[in-house]
Amino acid sequence: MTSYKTIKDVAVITIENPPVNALSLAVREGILDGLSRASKDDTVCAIVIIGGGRTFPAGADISEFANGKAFTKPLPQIIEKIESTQKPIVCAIHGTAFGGGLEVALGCHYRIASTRSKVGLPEVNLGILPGAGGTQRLPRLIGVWLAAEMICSGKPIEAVDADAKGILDDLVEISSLESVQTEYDKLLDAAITLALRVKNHSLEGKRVSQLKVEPVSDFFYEQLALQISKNARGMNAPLQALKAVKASAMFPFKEGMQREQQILGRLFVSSQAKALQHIFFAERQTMKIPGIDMKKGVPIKFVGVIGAGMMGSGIAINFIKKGIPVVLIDAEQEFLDRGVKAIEDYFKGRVKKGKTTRFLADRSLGYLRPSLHYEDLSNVDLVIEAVFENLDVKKSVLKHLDEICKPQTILCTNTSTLDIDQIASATNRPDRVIGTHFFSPANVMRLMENVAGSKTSERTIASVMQISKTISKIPVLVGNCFGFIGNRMLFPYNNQANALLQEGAFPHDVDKVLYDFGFPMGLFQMSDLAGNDIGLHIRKAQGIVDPSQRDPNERYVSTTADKLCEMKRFGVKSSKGWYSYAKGSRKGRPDKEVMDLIVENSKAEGFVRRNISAKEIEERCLYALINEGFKCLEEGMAYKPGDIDIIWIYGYGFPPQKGGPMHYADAVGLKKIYDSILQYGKADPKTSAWKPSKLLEQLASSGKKLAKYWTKKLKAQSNL
Ligand SMILES: CC/C=C/CC(=O)SCCNC(=O)CCNC(=O)[C@H](O)C(C)(C)COP(=O)(O)OP(=O)(O)OC[C@H]1O[C@@H](n2cnc3c(N)ncnc32)[C@H](O)[C@@H]1OP(=O)(O)O
Repeated sequence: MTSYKTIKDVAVITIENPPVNALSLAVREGILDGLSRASKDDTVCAIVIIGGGRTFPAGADISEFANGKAFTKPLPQIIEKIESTQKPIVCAIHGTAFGGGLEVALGCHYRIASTRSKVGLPEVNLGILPGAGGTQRLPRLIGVWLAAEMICSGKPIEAVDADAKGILDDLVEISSLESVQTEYDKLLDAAITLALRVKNHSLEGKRVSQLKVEPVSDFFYEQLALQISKNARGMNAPLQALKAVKASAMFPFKEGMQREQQILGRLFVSSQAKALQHIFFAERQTMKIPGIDMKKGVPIKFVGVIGAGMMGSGIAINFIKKGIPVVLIDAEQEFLDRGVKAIEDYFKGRVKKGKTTRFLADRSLGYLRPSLHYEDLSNVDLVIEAVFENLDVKKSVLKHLDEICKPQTILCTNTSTLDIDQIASATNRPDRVIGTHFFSPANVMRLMENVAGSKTSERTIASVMQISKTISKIPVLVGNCFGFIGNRMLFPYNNQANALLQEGAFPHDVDKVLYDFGFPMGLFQMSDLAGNDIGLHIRKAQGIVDPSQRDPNERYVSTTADKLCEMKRFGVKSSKGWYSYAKGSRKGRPDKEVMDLIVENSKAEGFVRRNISAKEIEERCLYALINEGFKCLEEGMAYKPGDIDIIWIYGYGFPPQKGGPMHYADAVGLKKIYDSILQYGKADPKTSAWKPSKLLEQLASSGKKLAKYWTKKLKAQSNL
């Protein structure tokens, strides 16, 4: 896990724990061993610590948090040992020196870094704080103000910025074209040169823990706390981290460390830390699908997009940003021009905000090839249609593509509800047809539901999952059912919200509960933002808007929603929806006209309105959602509970500190949820959402947790 060598009387400790050199117990032991050898060897005049492969350690080993290994030879002790060593220690950073990695660097006497590297303390994203002295050393090195900002936001910074802030002693210039090996060689060279230069220098002033912290006024802490409460609403760790930073300015180092450790101890066992660490791993597990070998994917170098509307142009942006040429097709010159302009405006905006340079923006735009002719798609490797959400329209587009594109081209359909098998049946290559459900705005939202039809091949799945990663999306493979996973689960959740209106609640009552739970906005606000006509369109496609076509045994909850559309209350875009909006504003106000309509409809539909508690609103919306998630798992439409959690966090704003609906279900207790579902079902037998999932029933009665049960199940499957 570490190697030791001497170069020109400098001991070099190289951390070798690929892929990210996480500071596991074996690495910590290796560092201790290296320090001891170097200290005892009289020929060694200085020490360099460097990461092998692509990076300096990207942090403590997160997998050791759950099994308790993190507490054996804990990192703070190792860093104390590094700092107190009598020979100068130079730390050489490349890649990502995150968390414990940066804390190790702060324990060293000198720090140099490749200009390509990044440093950061992202622990708050895992529900904890930099618990190896980071909250005490960083303020001593760069001041409370800058340190608090880095620690409480968890955002990494570029090496150049870190140098300007005073974290680094020097930068090693590495161009973007140089290989990782060249970067490593140059960095090591520079570190050894620096080590030899300072070998006889006093370490006075080089031990960060001995530096003084300039105190700042309480006003600063109050302002930052306010900002954190707004930007990281509902998250405990950032505010707790701020307390630890404050301690650095109030107490001597040793006492500050004690405060840091006390706060860390509390955060470490918190439900938020468990939830956020679950998400960290779940996000990385989405590419691991039983039976799919991701190496079988074919490279995608040339892409086509059909439809230059908001969705199509957003999709195209993802590819051209990564240097992948895109032919963007629309039937009408006017629509095509509008799409191209939207793309140009997007890049202009990025330049204006300083997020990219004019040069890079122009380079990306150079990859865009607008066209009115399908024939220009003859050579693309993959094409995504983003036309109107209608089965016949999509089938005819795919049929046409099948005739024009080369036989190997993968045909993707960007649908949010339609049947992939039916769309694929319009082609002679159903094995090369797949759903790619982008979320709107497609250039912003990171989630992609990739939908496998019954004939979609392993190669197609692997290719699409990989290209999704290349364009920086979080791809989740899902099965082919109505609404796939995200929208399928949204229906019962949304149904409950509407049912609550019938029974006595108003939109702002439901929305407040969901906002307080941690969603960025409630369901009715979301519907107003997306456009209430979308829901109507889906209900029409389901054939349930016309009362004569409805199943008499299923409760219909959307009468008010339908009427809103009749009244042209489509939402924010028409300044009126569930709420009313001042021109240009997205902040809705409760509207008497809507409230009267809701009361009137309740009466007409035979409901006696009553006061509904926040607890009931929360349970009914969330338990209906969770029950559907269990059904997706038992039907094999979702491959892992974590996949569902990722979809809901990245696609629908489920609060990450609650870990996603399936993690949350385990935290609440499956028996409690199951029993509540039975009760709500008894009171409302005409709502099929209250029919409990068999899997939920089985786990609730056996007292098992979903996460454990599923991990075991997957292990058993992979051993078959
Ligand atoms: C005493 C307590 C103090 C704790 C302080 C800490 O250090 S907490 C940890 C702080 N560090 C982080 O939060 C960094 C987490 N990692 C990342 O942000 C990213 O992994 C990366 C370093 C930017 C690299 O991103 P990239 O996209 O290139 O790779 P992946 O994210 O896919 O990761 C590759 C595999 O490595 C695993 N992994 C990454 N970081 C850690 C880690 N700190 N501990 C354990 N494992 C880690 C990741 O799970 C991937 O594994 P796979 O098995 O390949 O899925």
